[in-house]
Amino acid sequence: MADFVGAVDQGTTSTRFMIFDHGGNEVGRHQLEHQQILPRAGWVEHNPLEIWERTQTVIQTAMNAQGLAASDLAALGITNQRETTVVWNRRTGRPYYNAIVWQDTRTDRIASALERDGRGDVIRRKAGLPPATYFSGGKIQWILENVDGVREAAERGEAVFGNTDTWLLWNLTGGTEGGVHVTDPTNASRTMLMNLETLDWDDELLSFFGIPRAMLPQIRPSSDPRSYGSTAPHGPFTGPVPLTGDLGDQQAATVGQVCFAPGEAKNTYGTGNFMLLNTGTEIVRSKAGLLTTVCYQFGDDAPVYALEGSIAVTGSAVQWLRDQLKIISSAAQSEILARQVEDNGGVYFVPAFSGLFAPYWRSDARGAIVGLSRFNTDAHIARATLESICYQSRDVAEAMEQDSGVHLECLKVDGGVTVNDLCMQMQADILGVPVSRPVVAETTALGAAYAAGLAVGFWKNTDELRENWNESRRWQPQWAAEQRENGYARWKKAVQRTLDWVDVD
Ligand SMILES: Nc1ncnc2c1ncn2[C@@H]1O[C@H](COP(=O)(O)OP(=O)(O)O)[C@@H](O)[C@H]1O
Ligand SMILES: O=P(O)(O)OC[C@H](O)CO
Repeated sequence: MADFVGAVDQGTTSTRFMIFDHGGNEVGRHQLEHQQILPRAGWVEHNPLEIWERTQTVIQTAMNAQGLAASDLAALGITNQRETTVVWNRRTGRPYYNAIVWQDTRTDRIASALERDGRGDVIRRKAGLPPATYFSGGKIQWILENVDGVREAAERGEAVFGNTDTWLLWNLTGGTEGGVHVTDPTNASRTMLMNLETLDWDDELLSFFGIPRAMLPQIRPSSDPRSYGSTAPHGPFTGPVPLTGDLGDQQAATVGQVCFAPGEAKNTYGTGNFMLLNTGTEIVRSKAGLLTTVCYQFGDDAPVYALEGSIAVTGSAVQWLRDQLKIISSAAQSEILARQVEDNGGVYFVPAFSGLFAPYWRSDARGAIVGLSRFNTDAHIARATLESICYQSRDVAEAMEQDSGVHLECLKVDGGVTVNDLCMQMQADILGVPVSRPVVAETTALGAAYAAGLAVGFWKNTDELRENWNESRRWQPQWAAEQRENGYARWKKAVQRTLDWVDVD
């Protein structure tokens, strides 16, 4: 058998290709950013053709740099930014519109209208999601209603929908020359269109958005030798590579962190934060503002579910300090600046730039910095920004405990922000539990590689994957309980100040 497994990680800001060996060690990688298209306030788009072009380049560059051929890869997995919506013509291969990104809020009226006549409760019960701009259903509806000719083409089965996994799988397997139109249940569970129990598209949910079934991909297991076919000859590979794994990026990180047992959780700190708790084969319906989502489905095994706390703005608040406020010149400087003061000086920052996601789901919220006095400096603002990442994570951890009864003994972390030592110490202090980061920090790509490799027997089972996980760093809580609870009470007060700020009706 070939010695390596490859994984494409198609993220919000960049696309990377990574190659792993049997020990889960990184052997090679290449990464390229793509353009963030911001046509109006609240709108965020990507160019799907640019994403496909960058995907081919990162694959070819990483493979060439290591001197590897297609035959050196036992399998290829895909992982992707979830919810981001592409609609294209399967005859010409041309997208009808730019990809509408998960952060885009143009569908706020569609989302709030769903709450009016009980449809919101049906979506919660069947899809496990609250109606929100975040998910794909409203984005597809917007394209059907606003782009000429799409509805007719969709009814003919010519205009098709996919998240970026589906778009790349279709292109990698031949595109207009017979590409497969498929996705997996982790991605499908982010659309508001899939029934969590049947793992199939649900006609009642489709009717809420006026979406013809013909435009939707087939839902296949996340890890399966039969699911996605092989790469086509005209693509970035010199020969066929079996495509055997597909997972949404946060579920992939959960797999990469080997959270295979019910009660195991991870928190990924990137543009936003996403905490997932494995709930096993049980569908736990949230009463506390979390999402119920599919964690993975491996082959013919029963699907495994998760509770998820999605936070829209965490690392991107640090980018805001850098690009808009210009009080730091790099993300890493946020730590240096915040270390200039001993505490937040009474300042709390709630970065509700696109409303608040979990556990609040308030699209009428907007960001606020509160508690300011003349004594405060930019260092307090930097400190409050890092604390906001940790307080938002505490909000979702509390909701998880409420919904599942699971009290975390330790939080496994990964993602770009976790290089910030101060922020991780704050997280341990604010949560009151140890925080642990693994040696292989690229857990998202690793999880996609694991899904693909399990399907072809490159790895025998999940026990073998557990052996690959090693801790690189652990932070222990240092705050006294009183300090922790006083800080959290202030944070909750600050959150209240951001609500009911914009009129979404
Ligand atoms: N040293 C740091 N301190 C705080 N935030 C950081 C640091 N380094 C990177 N970040 C943040 O991490 C995010 C990028 O992380 P990454 O995991 O690559 O995100 P994504 O996959 O969402 O693109 C950026 O928002 C950036 O501001
Ligand atoms: O691409 P990321 O890492 O910002 O992840 C985006 C999430 O999948 C959105 O739900």
